[in-house]
Amino acid sequence: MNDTIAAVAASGGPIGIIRVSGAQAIGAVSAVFSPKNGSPLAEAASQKLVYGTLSDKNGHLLDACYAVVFRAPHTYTGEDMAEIQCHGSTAVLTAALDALFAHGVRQAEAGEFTRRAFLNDKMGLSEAEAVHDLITARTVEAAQNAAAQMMGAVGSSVQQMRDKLLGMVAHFHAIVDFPDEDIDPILFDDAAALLHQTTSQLYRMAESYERGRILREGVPCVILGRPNAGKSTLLNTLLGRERAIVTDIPGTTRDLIEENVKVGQILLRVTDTAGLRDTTDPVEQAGIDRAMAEASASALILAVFDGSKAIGEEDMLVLARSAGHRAIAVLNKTDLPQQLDEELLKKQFAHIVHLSAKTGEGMDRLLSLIPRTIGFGETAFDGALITNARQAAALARAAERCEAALYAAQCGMTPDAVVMDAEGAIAALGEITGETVTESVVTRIFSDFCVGK
Ligand SMILES: Nc1nc2c(c(=O)[nH]1)N(C=O)[C@@H](CNc1ccc(C(=O)N[C@@H](CCC(=O)O)C(=O)O)cc1)CN2
Ligand SMILES: Nc1nc2c(ncn2[C@@H]2O[C@H](COP(=O)(O)OP(=O)(O)OP(=O)(O)O)[C@@H](O)[C@H]2O)c(=O)[nH]1
Ligand SMILES: [Mg+2]
Repeated sequence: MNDTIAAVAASGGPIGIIRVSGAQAIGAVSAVFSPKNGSPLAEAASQKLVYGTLSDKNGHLLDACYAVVFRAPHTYTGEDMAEIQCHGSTAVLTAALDALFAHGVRQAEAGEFTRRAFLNDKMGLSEAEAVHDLITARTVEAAQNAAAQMMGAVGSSVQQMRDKLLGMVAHFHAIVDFPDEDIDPILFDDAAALLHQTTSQLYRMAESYERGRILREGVPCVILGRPNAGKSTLLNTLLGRERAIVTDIPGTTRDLIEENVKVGQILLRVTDTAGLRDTTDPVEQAGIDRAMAEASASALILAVFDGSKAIGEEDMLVLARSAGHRAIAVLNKTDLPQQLDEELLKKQFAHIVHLSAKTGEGMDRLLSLIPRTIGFGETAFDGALITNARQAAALARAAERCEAALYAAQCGMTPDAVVMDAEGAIAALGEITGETVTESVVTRIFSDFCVGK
């Protein structure tokens, strides 16, 4: 735990960063970095960039760059830290790391800096998990939600609920310890009120994960339809560029074409697919098999129909595949004379969008329908949406135990019954803040992080 760790924290750009944490951090970086101003880096002020030269493990010049020291305890990890901010090539960064390794520093493991920050009480577990979300955020909305959680949006409300439950349990313990005294009925009433309010807040938070997951991961969405229906044209129009090949030859698309597109506040992970039909061409069949499998894995199907043609056998494959799935019917080619009998589609689809993928007419309605269809209306990204499966599961468990405690309190059961369930809820909440989490869970959480974080 107290050894000194180092890792590349930024690379691949013009500037690279090596961060170092632990008792030897400042000494090790001082040993490989000579400030131009002549006074040793080890004596520099905390958080102030110092310009100088960086040497490799043989003392040869490697870079002219910055270094900075951060003195404990007011640092990210709570330990002494230092950084080298040098040029970003792998060559420079690797040689600089090697130089540090020659001074008693070892390579950091994935998430080890943030793990230390957690173990040194610099942040709670939900805040640490939000750091990871922020690094991997794919939309600005996801980043904003993660930033708010990194600043304690989840942790502090969970902490508050946990503290109130702890206070309540302490009261009940007092009674359990003095069984001869009469129990004040007000105590049960107060407990019931608290448990009622906490239960509904916990269920609300747990249920927000459904939308939070969409915020973090985006929505897998597949475009299905008969050959030539205009699927690839739709993909291109969604993206605003000619990504997929479009021709008037049925069977143009074979492989899956996956792209991301922002629709409203969400990331749509769209896949264009081979047109569905009976075929003897083994290559085309392989594409159709992939399209079918992709449909199973998607959260939304855009079922594209060619409005200029009557419904045919090939469309039946699309209807069958979309049945029971969250889907929007796209009646395409509205710029051409219409032949398709819409009544057939109305039986199966709650939403039918008239579209010309070619001209873009109707696109606005499709775009506004997509978030609503997947149950993601306008939302604030203030950290209230739970984006983490582990937290959601712990919240749901806490909610159930809290509800059981509420039932016990309302039925006037023995105080022990209330206490037992409330303590279960308290433990579940502690898993979110990190107060009652097992070492193996902590290890798993941080091993998902990148090296250097
Ligand atoms: N160069 C660089 N950029 C970086 C980081 C870094 O480590 N290095 N970060 C790393 O993740 C992020 C910034 N996060 C940080 C969070 C806390 C502290 C910190 O020192 N906290 C002290 C208080 C410092 C003060 O008040 O001035 C503390 O909590 O006690 C530093 C960075 C993003 N940018
Ligand atoms: N008039 C008109 N033509 C369209 C429209 N959308 C697509 N097309 C035309 O329909 C033909 C097929 O379009 P694609 O987008 O390649 O159709 P697809 O569904 O991807 O076809 P496959 O890849 O073969 O399954 C092309 O000639 C397109 O220009 C539309 O809205 N209006
Ligand atoms: Mg196509």
